[in-house]
Amino acid sequence: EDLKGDPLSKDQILPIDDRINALLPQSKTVDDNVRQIYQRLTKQNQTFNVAENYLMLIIEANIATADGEVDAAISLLKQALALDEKMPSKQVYLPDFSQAHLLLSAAYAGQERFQEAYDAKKAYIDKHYQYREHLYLIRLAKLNEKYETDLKFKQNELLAKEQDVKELKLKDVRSKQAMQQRNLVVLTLIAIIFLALLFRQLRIRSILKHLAKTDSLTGLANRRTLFSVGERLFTQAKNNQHALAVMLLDIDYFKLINDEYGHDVGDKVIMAVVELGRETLRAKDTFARIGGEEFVVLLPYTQLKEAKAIAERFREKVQQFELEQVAPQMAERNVTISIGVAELTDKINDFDDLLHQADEAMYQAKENGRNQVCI
Ligand SMILES: Nc1nc2c(ncn2[C@@H]2O[C@H](COP(=O)(O)OP(=O)(O)OP(=O)(O)O)[C@@H](O)[C@H]2O)c(=O)[nH]1
Repeated sequence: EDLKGDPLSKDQILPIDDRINALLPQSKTVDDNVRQIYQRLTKQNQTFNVAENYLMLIIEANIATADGEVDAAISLLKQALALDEKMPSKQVYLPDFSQAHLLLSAAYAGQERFQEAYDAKKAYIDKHYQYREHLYLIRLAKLNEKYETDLKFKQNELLAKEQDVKELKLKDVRSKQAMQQRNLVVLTLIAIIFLALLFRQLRIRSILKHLAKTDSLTGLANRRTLFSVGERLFTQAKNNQHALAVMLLDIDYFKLINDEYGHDVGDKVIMAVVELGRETLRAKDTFARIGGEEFVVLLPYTQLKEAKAIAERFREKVQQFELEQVAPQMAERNVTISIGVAELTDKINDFDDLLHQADEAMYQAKENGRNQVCI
């Protein structure tokens, strides 16, 4: 079997007829059956190949030996061995064929031709040794082939595994990148939301701050802001010997407007007066609402004379204002204001004092018939 698939030789093993293969071992003990089969097979001699003829000669030698014709047997075995040259080289090593030497050796030994028996045995051993060596090489070659195949298979498996590992690593890197991007998006969103909330909070705080400082109807500074700004300006003016004037003004007969036209119209009149004040006053002045229709103006770096002139302009503007713009039903009416003006002097000790002075002047204006400026 090993020789059939011999990768070391290109020679083909010659096929052997099954009947010859079966008869060869039987011919060791010759009986009638062996003889009959042998006789039948000799009739087909022409069709046998060299290997089949080889074995037929061995079988015939066995029959001759059984018949006591040792010389004939020796001659037949020599004929068989002479066919070695025509045989595929590896096939002659096969035990079926090499046994011709053993049989020959036994025949010589029977005739006490020991040297020839020895030579024949030696030839057998040499052939058998070559046969074993050849088999060994064949098995080695097959093992090598199997090893190479296994190695290739394992290498392929390894490559496939490496590819898998690479793909897994790539997947891992991709999923990490995706996760990082997701985290970045989430963090950015959180930061945006946080900043939006912060800005909203800051805006609300600034609105609340503004509301806390201002009057809701007119948007002017409220009483609290007036006092805080007023006290600061007062201290600065006092310390630095700057001029500081204060105006306190009140809308005349405002109750009548409210009673006659309603509170809403009254509010509109208040806003109209405030607007006229804004037009008249300077950027550095602080205009505040301290009561329903009562206002205070702080005029820094302003002497009494200049303050009175400004108050006068304000009063005139209010007097000339056409109330029709506020409410059509007031077309025939007009509104006036009374203003008291005071300035910081050595006798005045605090902001309350200064305000009180302006209040007294305003009271004087009311007393004098309203729609006028008093100092
Ligand atoms: N429409 C409106 N009226 C207010 C507001 N605050 C106070 N008032 C009203 O303003 C009026 C003030 O009237 P008084 O203080 O008696 O004085 P007056 O009628 O203006 O008369 P004189 O000041 O003496 O000229 C009252 O009727 C208050 O109800 C407000 O915010 N809006």
